[in-house]
Amino acid sequence: MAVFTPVTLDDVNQWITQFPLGKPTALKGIASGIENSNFFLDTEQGEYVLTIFENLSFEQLPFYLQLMRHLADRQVLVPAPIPNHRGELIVALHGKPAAIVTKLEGSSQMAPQPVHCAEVGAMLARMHLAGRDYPLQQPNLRGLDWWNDTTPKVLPHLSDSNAHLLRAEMHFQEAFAGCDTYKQLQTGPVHADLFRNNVMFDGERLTGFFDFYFAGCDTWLFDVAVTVNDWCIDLDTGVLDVARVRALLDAYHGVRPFTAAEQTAWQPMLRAGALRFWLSRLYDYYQPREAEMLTPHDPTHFERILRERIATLAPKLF
Ligand SMILES: Nc1ncnc2c1ncn2[C@@H]1O[C@H](COP(=O)(O)OP(=O)(O)OP(=O)(O)O)[C@@H](O)[C@H]1O
Ligand SMILES: N[C@@H](CCO)C(=O)O
Repeated sequence: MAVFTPVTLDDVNQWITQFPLGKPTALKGIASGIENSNFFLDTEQGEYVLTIFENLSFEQLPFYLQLMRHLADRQVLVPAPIPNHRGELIVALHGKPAAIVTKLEGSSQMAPQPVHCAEVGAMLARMHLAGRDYPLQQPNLRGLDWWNDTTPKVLPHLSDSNAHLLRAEMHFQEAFAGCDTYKQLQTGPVHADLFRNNVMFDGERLTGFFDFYFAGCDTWLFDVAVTVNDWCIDLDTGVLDVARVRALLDAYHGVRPFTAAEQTAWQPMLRAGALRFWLSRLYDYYQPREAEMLTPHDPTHFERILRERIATLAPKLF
């Protein structure tokens, strides 16, 4: 529920003349989302989304916006960034970087069935393949280095049991990232935050992935693990739902076959995906930022998922 930087229709009236979008007719803050300030923006030309970036810099943003452009040009279903008359995708508004992208139709499918998981798996594989020739490089800014930076900031807030879990898992992930199998994993641009609320459906038809602002260059398998940990679980327990896992993985494998190294790395990678979001939710919970409307997500949700991925073998990749 975040609008960190309020914007009014008057604010954009003049600002938007640099874009080929005609006059703005409506602007409405979007409550959902916790990282940026998002607004539905209607103009004479159509419906768009205006995002003001609260944490990412002008230097970091071209990777994300140009990746969306690159993917949209290769028929991967993502919002298309709108360039201004000077061809710029990122323009200052209220002193912060801002962008306008096309609005995806439909809505998020928060109770997915296997059919939805299959759509996501196939599109995710197509997205990975389409990103192979993307020329810009930027690491996953919420990868292992960020986990190492963040762990000491949240440890003091944890129970003895959770502090032990966090220290032990960080040790495990450091060793995993250094092993030969990990080094054989396929890498490229990944979304890295492909939760149910970052995908649009119209019924059973997937209309697009969005919110690429945690994307980076990382292992494709990390992306699959993050996605499975949100789309294919029982929300109360974190236990994997085999039918949805099979639907997503088989659809992905049918587009881009998984490798033997990925098969070996699958369980540790599911743990990595759970750790990453447990850490970011702990960080947001204990070091909250000012916002007009911000409801941080529950860290316990990913503590449960991490414990479950440690305790229970997941269905194989293929
Ligand atoms: N291109 C788009 N088309 C349609 N709706 C969009 C689009 N981009 C954002 N939205 C709407 O805005 C909401 C917030 O967007 P987004 O998820 O990018 O924000 P965020 O702050 O990065 O949130 P979080 O990282 O917590 O998912 C989405 O849940 C969706 O309802
Ligand atoms: N998708 C993240 C929030 C944005 O990164 C979460 O649910 O913790």
